Amino acid sequence: MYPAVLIVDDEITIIESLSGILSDDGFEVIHAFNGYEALKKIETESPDIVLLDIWMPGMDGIETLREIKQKFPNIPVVMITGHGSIESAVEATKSGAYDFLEKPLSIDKVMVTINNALNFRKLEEENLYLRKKTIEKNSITGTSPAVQALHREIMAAAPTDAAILITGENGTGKEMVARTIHQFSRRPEEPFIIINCAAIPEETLDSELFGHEKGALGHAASKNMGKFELAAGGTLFLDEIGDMNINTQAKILRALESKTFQRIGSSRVLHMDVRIIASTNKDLTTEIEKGRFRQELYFRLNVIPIHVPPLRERNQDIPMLVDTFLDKLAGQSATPKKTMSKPALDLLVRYAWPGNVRELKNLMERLSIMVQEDLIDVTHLPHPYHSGDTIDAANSPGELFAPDNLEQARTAFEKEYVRHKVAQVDGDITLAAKTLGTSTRYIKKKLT
Ligand SMILES: Nc1ncnc2c1ncn2[C@@H]1O[C@H](COP(=O)(O)OP(=O)(O)OP(=O)(O)O)[C@@H](O)[C@H]1O
Repeated sequence: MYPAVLIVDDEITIIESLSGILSDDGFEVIHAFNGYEALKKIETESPDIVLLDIWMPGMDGIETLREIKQKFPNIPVVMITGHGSIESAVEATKSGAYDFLEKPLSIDKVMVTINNALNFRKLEEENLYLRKKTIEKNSITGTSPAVQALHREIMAAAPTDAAILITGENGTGKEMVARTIHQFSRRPEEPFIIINCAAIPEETLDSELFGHEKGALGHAASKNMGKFELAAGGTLFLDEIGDMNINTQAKILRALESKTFQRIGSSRVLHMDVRIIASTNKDLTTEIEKGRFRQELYFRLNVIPIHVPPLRERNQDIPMLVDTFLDKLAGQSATPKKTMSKPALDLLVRYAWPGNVRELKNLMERLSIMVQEDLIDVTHLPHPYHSGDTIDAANSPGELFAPDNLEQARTAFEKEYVRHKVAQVDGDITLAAKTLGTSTRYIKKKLT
């Protein structure tokens, strides 16, 4: 198919001469004598590019350009201007014109400009396609009503600038949801910055968030930008906000209320321009009651609440997730894709998944390495997955006595013990780690 060019000019001689040249070069040519007609033709004939005269009676070129850009933002528009009318050319560029051609028109320049504009549009379309693919690849997948509802919530919240609080157990996909929101926000090209409030020591969290000047805190060797500054224009994701110390919470609240902040050691007031998304696996209302979380901050963050359901409440998505993970793993290792037998899949669907999607993903990684056959069957499933439920150590002593040596028995017991404790606190890994006096890393390792 030949590209279609719409020529908009009130001078018939220009239309005729341009039409002749462009038709000879294989373009399909459409024309319009004024802005109104041009808008109608764009709607009915969808040209690939518009050549638009800047001086026209009635709706002039600039006005027409603005209307076109508002209604059809993806069509490149090249303005045709009188000789030396730099001011209008500048105005046209500001209003979204791709380029401009000066009268008298040079055939070579017309052809080069049109081809450049069409190539540019093609690249833009390719970019858009790739971005859409990336978003799809990194979006939370699932056909269950729970995930479908989650999608609707994400799409409604994304284009606003309102703060969002994402809640859900560990490993449910909260970070993935935050990234998807950013991708569909009005600022997808801007930075997406994560700060893990649980992983950063209390003493350095302020400086991580707000930055510091050289010499601040008595030892800083150089100036450092904080996450608020790094995220400027984009999104700041405050992961595990429920674990943030109460004093830092007060500082964040102040910054969010005043929309300003200062680097530590500086008196300069910086303007804050970030969209805030926070996440937690804790019930913040309980944390507020216990005096561990500031109510005002909760209200600030919880403008749009989004809950990511645990995997056991959307277990119909498990077969699709298994397939997605096995597909990705095969791609990564350039090996044939493994599949899961129906009985094995049934067991996984019935399992309680205290570690949620992360646990499922890790299990798939493990199976794709350990299993030599192309079909993963029940016998390949490690303990406790082949029993189809969260194993309660007290109810299955036989399994725990199975190992023949003490080391294996100890490992098996430790795994079951951790699993049991995590299940008791509804999959809250941070809480389980605290209760057991260990790290979340250790717990996550035991869950895989
Ligand atoms: N629907 C999904 N499809 C594919 N992968 C997923 C999906 N949901 C989660 N994952 C994967 O599971 C893992 C855990 O997800 P993520 O880190 O977003 O969870 P989280 O709720 O933020 O966890 P935590 O609370 O522990 O930080 C990631 O590797 C993510 O890519």
